[in-house]
Amino acid sequence: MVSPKYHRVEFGSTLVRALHGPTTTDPYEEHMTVNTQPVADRPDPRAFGLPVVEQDQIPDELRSLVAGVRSLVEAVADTEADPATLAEVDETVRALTDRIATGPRQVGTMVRRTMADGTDELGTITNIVAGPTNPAAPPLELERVEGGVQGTVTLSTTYQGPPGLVHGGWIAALLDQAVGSASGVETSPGLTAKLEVNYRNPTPLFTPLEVTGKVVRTERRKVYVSGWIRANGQVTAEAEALMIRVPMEEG
Ligand SMILES: CCCCCCCCCC(=O)SCCNC(=O)CCNC(=O)[C@H](O)C(C)(C)COP(=O)(O)OP(=O)(O)OC[C@H]1O[C@@H](n2cnc3c(N)ncnc32)[C@H](O)[C@@H]1OP(=O)(O)O
Repeated sequence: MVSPKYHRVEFGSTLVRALHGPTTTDPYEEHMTVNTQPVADRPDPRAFGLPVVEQDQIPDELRSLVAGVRSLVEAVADTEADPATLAEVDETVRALTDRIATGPRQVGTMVRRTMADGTDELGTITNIVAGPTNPAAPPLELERVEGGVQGTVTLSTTYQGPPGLVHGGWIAALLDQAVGSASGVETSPGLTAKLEVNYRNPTPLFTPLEVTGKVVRTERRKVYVSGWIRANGQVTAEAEALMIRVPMEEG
């Protein structure tokens, strides 16, 4: 059985089993350890009730729609159109919403993404930072680098906090994703227990942001990870995170 505490997590043991699968071995040795077991070799989350969509099963039409809606959101956020035009567009958008509202996907639906180096990563398909079907996600696509992951993203005014700058909460969200993904690919999936963000310089909108997460050390289920956001080569924010790997079944 998994730790009873994990029943606080939505889907409780189902999520744990989906991420890790049943096992009779304890991977959390008393020494520093890295789990290099590829995601592809892990049990299929479908066996535990969580659907898995392969990234290439997402129709091009849906990817295009997601990008279009993202543009729509940006246009709405910044529009100064006249009220008559706004009313007309509002009506059209509502009609379109009714047309595609086929009922929600199952909460917890996963997508399996293959990084450029061949590393497979499972994440929720609507993940707010990286989910490929979520128009509210920037999205941030991370690739494997030595010790972790890295990706580049450019944010528009829908991520604005102070004038011309990225909202601090979103900076934390980008870093959380990077440290979580780094921990997931370098060890095994877990949850963020602690995330300390140091905002060193303003993070600009409309500028490519390099987002990095790297595992520093692993101690039993604890994974210590560092993260950085850089704009024009300058660190704008850095993070120190503690990820707790989801416990395996004990048998
Ligand atoms: C996979 C694909 C990539 C996806 C990337 C996604 C990135 C996004 C990541 C997130 O946003 S996660 C969502 C935000 N985080 C949460 O919702 C977590 C909420 N907290 C919890 O569910 C639990 O508190 C937690 C899982 C973090 C820990 O609970 P456990 O019951 O599993 O831990 P336990 O009490 O058994 O402690 C295990 C070890 O961790 C340590 N620990 C646990 N929580 C800690 C904490 N908060 N601070 C410091 N140490 C902590 C604890 O002391 C102990 O250390 P030792 O091994 O040395 O004894």
